[in-house]
Amino acid sequence: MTLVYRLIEVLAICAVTYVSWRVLRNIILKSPLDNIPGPSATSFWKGNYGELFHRHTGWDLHAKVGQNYNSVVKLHGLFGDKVLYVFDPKALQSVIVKDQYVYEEAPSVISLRMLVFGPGLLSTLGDWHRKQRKLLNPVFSINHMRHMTPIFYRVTHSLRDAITAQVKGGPVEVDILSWMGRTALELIGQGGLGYSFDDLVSNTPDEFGESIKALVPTIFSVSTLRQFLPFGMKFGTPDIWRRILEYTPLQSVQKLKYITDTMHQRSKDIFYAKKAALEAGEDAVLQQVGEGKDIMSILLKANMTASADDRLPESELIGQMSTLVFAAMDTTSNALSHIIHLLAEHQDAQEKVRAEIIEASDGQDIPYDQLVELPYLDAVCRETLRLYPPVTTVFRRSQRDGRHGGILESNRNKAIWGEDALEWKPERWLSPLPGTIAEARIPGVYSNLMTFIGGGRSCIGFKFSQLEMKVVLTILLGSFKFSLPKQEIVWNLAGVKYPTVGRASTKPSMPIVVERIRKE
Ligand code: HEM
Repeated sequence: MTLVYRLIEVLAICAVTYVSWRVLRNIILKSPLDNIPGPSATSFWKGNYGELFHRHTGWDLHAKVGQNYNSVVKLHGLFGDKVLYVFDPKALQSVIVKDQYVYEEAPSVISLRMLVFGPGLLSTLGDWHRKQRKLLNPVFSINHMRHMTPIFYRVTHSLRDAITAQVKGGPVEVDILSWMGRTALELIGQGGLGYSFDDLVSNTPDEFGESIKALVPTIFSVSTLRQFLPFGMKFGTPDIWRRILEYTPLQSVQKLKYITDTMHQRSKDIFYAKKAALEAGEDAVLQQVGEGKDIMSILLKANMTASADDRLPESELIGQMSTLVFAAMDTTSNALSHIIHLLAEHQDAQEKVRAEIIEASDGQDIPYDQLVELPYLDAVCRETLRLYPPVTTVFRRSQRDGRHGGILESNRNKAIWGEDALEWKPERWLSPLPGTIAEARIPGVYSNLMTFIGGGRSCIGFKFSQLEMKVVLTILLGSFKFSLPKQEIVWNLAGVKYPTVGRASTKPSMPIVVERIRKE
């Protein structure tokens, strides 16, 4: 124990020295960002970050930056750091596509992800990351998504049955956020890993699922310590660091260790069961939850047939598992919740999309190719992802200065999208878009939007999430009518934005009045 206390003492001294050096450096040295306009700092220590990362005021700062400045703006970071906030298409093109290897994720972020997820896509950089993407990109192809559609429908039918049981006595408030969260977890479970986390009937929590859900708040509680990770990981082996962690008398560190161990162990169990089934042959594969059509089964097969140069070691395949579940869960469930919230607010749009779905479905599940082409459903999804992207900013770092890629302000830029850019108007997608959009050459992978960013680190799962949203919406809108509750729903800014009832509450939740419209 004395050794651990000494170590904590050394770390504290390092922290004070590091902060002092950073403040002095920022006062003495000139920065190329000095002459770029931007809002003044509201705190010496926190710069604009107190406001930018606040769940309520953050929206105002984004709007201020979007409306009062050009699309390259200087912000003040921690301890006098200068940070560039960009939403200019050319600057975004440079940061996330052309010079993406100059502007990488911060070392503290990458080191923590490596500890938590292992060597998956979110934790690797440069050539290592590029090699993983080369094998993984084809796994998310349209063809694979098409074969996965029945899995999505099966899970969503269970969701419909569960909500039906809740509303069979008449219209009631249902926490849609909670149901979207459970559904997103189960869909990435079955579609991504070929594993069932939640049958959407019983309320028995799954250890793996619970660990993933607890991850973000637990990481938040070790924010200060994680600044030292890149430094610490340069010295000593992972085994030594593990021993140190075991004896660290901090509850948050122990919780993070438990979560990480659980995710890793469960990922390994699922992986080896999958590998054994593949080796045993087709019958054994068909017995598995995803029947061999899930992302990990396809990835395993692709890896077996890849050339020796392209093949990934098992540790990197296992590292993708909790990475995928983590990246897929809150993003898609929050996007879906926001769509339902907007449709409850705009009853005319809800009726229009329902009429389109009922006509196409004819009482059956709509096949993939027809589903992705439904124009109004598609317009509703696109417009919500444009105006209300679940992730509002991405952060990149060059040698000295940070860069925030402003997803939100690029999607809402009036110079590109027109004077009505701040309005939710699905109809804009039904006629040709203004020429300014094509001229701007926005470097996003999806529909001139930055919602899934672009370049080599763009969202690999965006087609998966599109399919998920459309399947869930068709089944739910075909069976239920959604209306606003009496209480106000407020969207809070965070790594992934989330709704609460009113401004004071911090508990993520979104009650919506649900009424059954069709007997199944
Ligand atoms: C509406 C839903 C989603 C949104 C808005 C979204 C958005 C994003 C964004 C903005 C990034 C870049 C993050 C950064 O570089 O800092 C990203 C990366 C990623 N997303 Fe998504 N995502 C969504 C759904 C999904 C789904 C369903 C999956 C998996 C099936 C997924 C898997 C990933 C992965 C693995 C990465 C890291 C890619 C890399 O670094 O190579 N996402 N996503």
